Order: sequence, then C-alpha cells, then structure tokens
Amino acid sequence: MKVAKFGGSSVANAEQLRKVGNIIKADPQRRFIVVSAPGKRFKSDRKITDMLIELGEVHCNNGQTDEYVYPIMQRFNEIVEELNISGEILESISQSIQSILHSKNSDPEKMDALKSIGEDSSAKILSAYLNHIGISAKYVNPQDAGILVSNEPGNAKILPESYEKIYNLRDSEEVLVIPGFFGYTKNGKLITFSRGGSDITGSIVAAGVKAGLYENFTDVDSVFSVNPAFVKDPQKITTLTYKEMRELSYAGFSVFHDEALIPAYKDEIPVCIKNTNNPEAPGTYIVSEKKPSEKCVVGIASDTGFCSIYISKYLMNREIGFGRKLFHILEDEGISFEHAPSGIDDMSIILRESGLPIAKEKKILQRIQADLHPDLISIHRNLAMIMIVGEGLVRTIGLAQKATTAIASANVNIEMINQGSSEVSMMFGIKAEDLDKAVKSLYHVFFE
Ligand SMILES: Nc1ncnc2c1ncn2[C@@H]1O[C@H](COP(=O)(O)OP(=O)(O)O)[C@@H](O)[C@H]1O
Ligand SMILES: N[C@@H](CC(=O)OP(=O)(O)O)C(=O)O
Repeated sequence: MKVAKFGGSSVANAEQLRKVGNIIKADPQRRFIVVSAPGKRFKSDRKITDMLIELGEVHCNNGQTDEYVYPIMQRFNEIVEELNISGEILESISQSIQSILHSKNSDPEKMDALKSIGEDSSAKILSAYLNHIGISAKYVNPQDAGILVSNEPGNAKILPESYEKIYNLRDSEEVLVIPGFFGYTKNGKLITFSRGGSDITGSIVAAGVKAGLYENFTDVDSVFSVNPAFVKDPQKITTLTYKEMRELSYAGFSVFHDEALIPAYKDEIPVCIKNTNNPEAPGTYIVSEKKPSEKCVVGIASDTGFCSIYISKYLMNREIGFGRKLFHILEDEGISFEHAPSGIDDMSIILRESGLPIAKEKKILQRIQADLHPDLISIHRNLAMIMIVGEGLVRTIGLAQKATTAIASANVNIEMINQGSSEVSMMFGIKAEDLDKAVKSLYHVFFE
C-alpha cells in the first residue's frame, strides 16, 4: 500500500483536484492520502496558509477581520462550486474560522488553529470529491488518525507513541484523506508543524501504516540537481539517498521538507517525488542505498538569509570552556545556530538572520564581550550558504579545488568553507548578492 501526499500546487484549484482524483483512481494501492492547503495557482497568487496567517495577525492586533475572511472563503467557494460538491463543506469551513476567532484561547493557539484550516478544508473537499467520482473515501482528522505531537506551536514534533495508533488505519476499507501540517498534543491542543510541514505528515503516516512507498506529488517532474530558479532545465535526479536529500532539503531544496525524511528513513520506506501535472514521469526516488555512480556530486543547494558572528581571541584554543561559554550565551538567549567553524584563535557562528534580529544584536555582543573578553568581535549580515552534496564526496580527490575554482571564476569571494563535518556535503559561505553567479558557475563545472 502507498501513502500519497499532494502539495499546495496540487490542490490549488478544482482543475488540480480533478488531476488528484485521476491519480488516486489510477492505482488502488493509493489508500492513504495527505493533503496541503490550496497553494498558488500562478506566480503572483497567494497561498491559503499565508492568507490565514495574515487573518490571524490582524485578529491578534484587534483589527477588523471580515475583509480577510472573505477572500479565503472565495477560494474555497470557487473550488467547491466547480467540483460540484455539497455547499455544506463551505458552511463548516466558515463556522470553524468564526469559532476560532471567537474562542478564548491564547493568540499562539488561535494562530495554529487558523493555519490548520487550509489543510483541514482541503481534506474535507477532496474526500467529498472522491466519493462524488465513485471512490469510497473518508476524511480523517489527525487526532483520530493518532498524530500526537509536542506542545510547540508552529514547530511541532511527532511523539513516538503515534505510530502504533496510526497502524490501525490499515484496517479501513475506504481511501482515507488526512489533512497535513498539524497534529494534537496529548491534551487535545491543535499544533502545526513548521512551514511546509504537510510533507512531514505524509512521512509520519507512511511510517505508521508501514507503507511500501511514500509518494510526494508536487509540480515538478523530479528533484533537479539545482533549484530551477537559478538554471533553466537543470539535470534531473533519478535516485538520491536519504542522507543526500536531507542535506539538500535543509540547505534550500524547498521541494521536500528536511524534517520529512526522518520517519520514512527510520522504517526504510522509499519516497518518490512525482508531478501531479505529469504523473507518468518516473520522478525521483529517495532510498537508503544506491549503486555507486560516476557522479560524485548529485546536487547544489543554496539559501540566503544567514549571518555570522565572528570572534577572535589570541590563544582561544588553550582557553578551556571558551566554546561552552559562547554556546551558553546563545542558548540563554534562545538562539539556535547552523554551523560553527573554528580555527586556533578564531571562531564563526553561522545563524539564520531571523534568529538574530537587529534588536537582539547589541545585547548578544555585550554578553560575549563581558564573559569572553575577545580581541575582536563582529557580525556580518546578508550571507548566503551553498551546499555541494553527494555520497561520493569523501572518495573524490580534488573536489574542493574544483568547487573553489568555479566560485573564483565567477569572481566571487568565499567568506567561509566548512568541509569534513559531514561526509556527504561541503559548504561555502558567500555574500548573498553573489549567489546567482556562484551557483551558475558551480552548476556549469559539475553538471554541464
Ligand atoms: N532542486 C529542486 N528541484 C525541484 N524543485 C525545486 C528545487 N529547489 C526548489 N524547488 C522548487 O520546489 C517547488 C515545489 O515545492 P513546493 O512549492 O513546496 O510544492 P508543493 O506546492 O507541491 O508543496 C518547485 O516548483 C520548485 O520551484
Ligand atoms: N500549507 C502549509 C504546509 C505545506 O506543506 O504546504 P505546501 O505543501 O504547499 O508546501 C504551508 O504553506 O506551510
């Protein structure tokens, strides 16, 4: 049996949902369906989740919400009308929104509940549509499915006891349609995963029901070796290992959530990324092992929005506890970091800029100054990270040189390199404004 997850682009409108219906009909093994909220129908369109977040923000700031509810209901109205299914679903979506807005819950609780409306409504609409076209289907709320999560609003983690309950879903005769992106705490509180988290739900359900395959339907034929925003028609990847995909998705391949691999990986359930608009295309398989290939690099991922804290102190290497004290300050201030390359007298901490807002900067610098007495400390913003990924990296001679030459030939200065901490990846930090030319040059050297 298979779990099929359909992303926002696959449920964006009635036309897309008809394609989803055909895909489910074409394979009786597709028994567990996980859906996202309606996504963008065209480039400048808005995702329903973004509209719901905006509604939540207006509500929490005591603003007038009617004009924010209206366009959300319009989108659902259009879908329901075009699919010719019962208008009762619309009534229940509208009631759910109003009861959240009028509840006595805290703002973060209301926000997560509002965010879940997109996925929840998609699942109700799809299950009604499947029945309409003759497929016996049932909507299942994540609480009834057994998806138990930690109490971290907007950033839930699955609780291990969930899997046993999810296994019981196998007994169902009907196709089960489960909304992605959220679960419930043991106390029954609704909590969402991080953004893009419907991929996580799909993987959890696949692991729970012990599926033979987790299909992740999106709007591209495969995972490409580089983000198609940088290079036109990049090379397709046919097979990736879990390790490679985790590094790539963490470093910017937004096609699949980086946290979504773990549940599938633990149970060795293969994942296949497929295209709803072209389901015949073979897609990309993510598996635990693959045959060694002549290609040592499978992908080049990149992302912007990073900054670094650079600290220099003579004899840092001999000062016992220096690193611990520094990390303690970050922990104390609730700041997580991504990388921490260090030298004899120097250390850089790479963070997401969102984790170190300008307002916090002064306090952090003061605390580091007071506790660690560095010779020099500075913060560099607007950085981008490029990650070169491949299982063959460890056994390839001259790869770092090839990469640095490619970046140099694009006339880009490398701010930092992190190699060796992961066996399957090599990281370069550069100025964000140089990203486009550096990635193009790397792609040219490794793939063209
Ligand atoms: N390396 C990559 N390979 C394929 N797609 C990528 C890659 N990097 C970024 N993407 C983007 O990911 C998009 C699909 O992810 P997403 O928008 O989350 O889809 P969905 O709406 O199905 O959840 C693609 O349209 C593509 O623009
Ligand atoms: N709708 C949620 C969760 C999700 O996974 O969406 P998508 O499948 O469109 O990436 C979000 O936008 O974050």
